[in-house]
Amino acid sequence: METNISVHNKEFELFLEEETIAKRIRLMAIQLNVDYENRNPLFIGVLNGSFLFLADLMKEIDLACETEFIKIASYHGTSSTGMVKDALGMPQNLKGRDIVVVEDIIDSGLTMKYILSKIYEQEPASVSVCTLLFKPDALKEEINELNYIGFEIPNEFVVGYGLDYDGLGRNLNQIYRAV
Ligand SMILES: O=P(O)(O)OC[C@H]1O[C@H](OP(=O)(O)OP(=O)(O)O)[C@H](O)[C@@H]1O
Ligand SMILES: Nc1nc2[nH]cnc2c(=O)[nH]1
Repeated sequence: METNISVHNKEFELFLEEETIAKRIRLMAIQLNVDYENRNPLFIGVLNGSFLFLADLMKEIDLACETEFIKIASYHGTSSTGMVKDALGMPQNLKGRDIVVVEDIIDSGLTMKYILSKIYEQEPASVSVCTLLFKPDALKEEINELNYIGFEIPNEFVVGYGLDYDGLGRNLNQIYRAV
């Protein structure tokens, strides 16, 4: 098994092995299966990074449930609006639903804060956040909905298992950290 790799000529070392990730996902799914029994939850995956995590998580979910994906676009607005975000593909039928937002990583938390604000506009019954990775030391705003965390990790750049370094590395089966 390769423990050191380079992506775009930057060096990374093995951080979370494939089996470690798989085991943790199985446990997260068991918890979700218990918590959402008979609630027909709607899982919303945040593209691009969550695609492998959501796929592997869903294989362990044995509930009646639905799955959608959104993508967050960021672009420069006018000088008064600064950076503008948009939640592309947000389902419009969230009223009264139990929502689980699925992310690969929560770093500053600002992306998730924006997603939650858009979801609450539709008056869902409940909202939880499920993230594979969480960097508590990087968090800028508290996220009360953060009920399912795979791994709390140090404030270091990671790549693999859906996470990219400048476009590359999403297809790695394991998670690596910058050295
Ligand atoms: O907590 P934050 O500091 O806001 O960072 C977390 C966000 O950053 C990553 O997405 P990215 O914008 O890199 O897009 P990607 O999922 O397409 O890689 C990740 O998937 C989260 O959405
Ligand atoms: N690939 C990658 N994307 C991120 N987005 C926010 N934090 C990270 C990180 O550590 N790695």
